[in-house]
Amino acid sequence: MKKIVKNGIIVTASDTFEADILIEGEQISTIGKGFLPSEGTEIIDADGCYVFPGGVDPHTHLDMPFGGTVTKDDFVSGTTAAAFGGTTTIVDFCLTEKGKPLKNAINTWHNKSEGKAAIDYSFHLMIGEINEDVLAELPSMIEAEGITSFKVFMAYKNVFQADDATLFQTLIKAKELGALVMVHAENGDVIDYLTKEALANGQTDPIYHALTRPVEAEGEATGRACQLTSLAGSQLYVVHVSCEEAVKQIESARRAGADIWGETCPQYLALDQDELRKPDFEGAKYVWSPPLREKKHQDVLWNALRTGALQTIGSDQCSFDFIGQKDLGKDDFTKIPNGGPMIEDRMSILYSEGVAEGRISLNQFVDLTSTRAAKLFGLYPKKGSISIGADADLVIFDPFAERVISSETHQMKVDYNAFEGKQIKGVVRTVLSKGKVIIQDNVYKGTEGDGVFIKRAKYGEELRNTALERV
Ligand SMILES: NC(=O)NCCC(=O)O
Ligand SMILES: [Zn+2]
Ligand SMILES: [Zn+2]
Repeated sequence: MKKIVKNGIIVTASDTFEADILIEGEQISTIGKGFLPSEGTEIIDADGCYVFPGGVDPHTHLDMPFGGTVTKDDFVSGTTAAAFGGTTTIVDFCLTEKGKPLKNAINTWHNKSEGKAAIDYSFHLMIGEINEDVLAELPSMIEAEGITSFKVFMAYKNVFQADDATLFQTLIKAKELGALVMVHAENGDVIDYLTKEALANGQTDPIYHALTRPVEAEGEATGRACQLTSLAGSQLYVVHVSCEEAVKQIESARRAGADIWGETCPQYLALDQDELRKPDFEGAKYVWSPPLREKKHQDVLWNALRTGALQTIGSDQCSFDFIGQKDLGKDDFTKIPNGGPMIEDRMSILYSEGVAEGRISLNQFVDLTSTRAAKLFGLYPKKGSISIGADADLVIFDPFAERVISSETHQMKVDYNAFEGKQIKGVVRTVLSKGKVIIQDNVYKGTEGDGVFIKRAKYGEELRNTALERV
């Protein structure tokens, strides 16, 4: 079945132009003007709208056990919500357990996701330790499983935290195998000391989550990860950068020629630390790690996105209900499950606060929310691109319409939205995933299991649809 997306303004990471898109099956077959539709061709009118490549969210935690509970949104609700927001591919974090084969973890994540997702997905693999067994298994993660990014936590002491030797060896191995190493960069030991001290002083409210995770702890860990990357001659991606201290480290490492990339998230761009001071334990809704920062850091992050010091926007989707999950930490902020819902509004916040407010250009918006992540994580040009042979993952976006964010209307299962009541400029009209309309005017038209697991290319390599490879 053929489809033509007509009359829209196509926006890619580099260009903005008026053209129509011919879709044959799951892929874009031609981009141009004046197509004569053959009988049965479906016309999708994008008049007055932008046409973006579907969003690529490089940072999600769906159906993930954490903090004594499990994230509220799973691969059904999480990927459906992502689609409503214009995201058509996610890369989720697969947690591993020390002493157990990596393959077990991969199987667990396949069982959580197979047949459930609304959009295509892949996994990053957490590395918690390096030993003979892990080293022996890593090549098959790349070659057989198509998992070409490894994640090391420098925080969450006694839970996920790995030591510097583990990070360094992961960097060396990743360089050899063609993988990108990701870090959660906060100094977990310092945070552990500060949290124990706060609790001993009776400081149990949500705001102490932020006050015990200072910017210096993020800046130090980011700098350390950058130095270890340079020493290993490897490549690094710093997730959820929240503050000036971390941006400076990434910027200076990049200026020195290091292969280092940085991501920030909508929450750090548009919310600040005062949210954690809300009464009646409401502050718990805003507990992320790294924490929300003082407002002045928002300008630094926007500048970093505009100037290229940071290159991607992840949602860090990790949702927990306010009632029944966040309240595990009612008397002790260290027991509040860390994270929040963001998969659905990631692109909306970036468009409304970024493009509509004149902070970033339209093309930068596409690069930040889609194309760059696709390139870094071995999905491009199958994903993140409007080009011949790419998957027909498209978002038809009305820049003049407005909407209000609310947990009453959002698609995520979680019982609150961190942006409750926020007026947003720009509305997703239609979303196509692999040529199929899955969202039309806020109605889900897809089917559970439309989304499949994507084996990704190695770091620095491209992923093309096989039909094009044959040409
Ligand atoms: N960020 C956060 O608070 N929760 C999700 C887990 C992580 O990314 O550290
Ligand atoms: Zn993290
Ligand atoms: Zn995360």
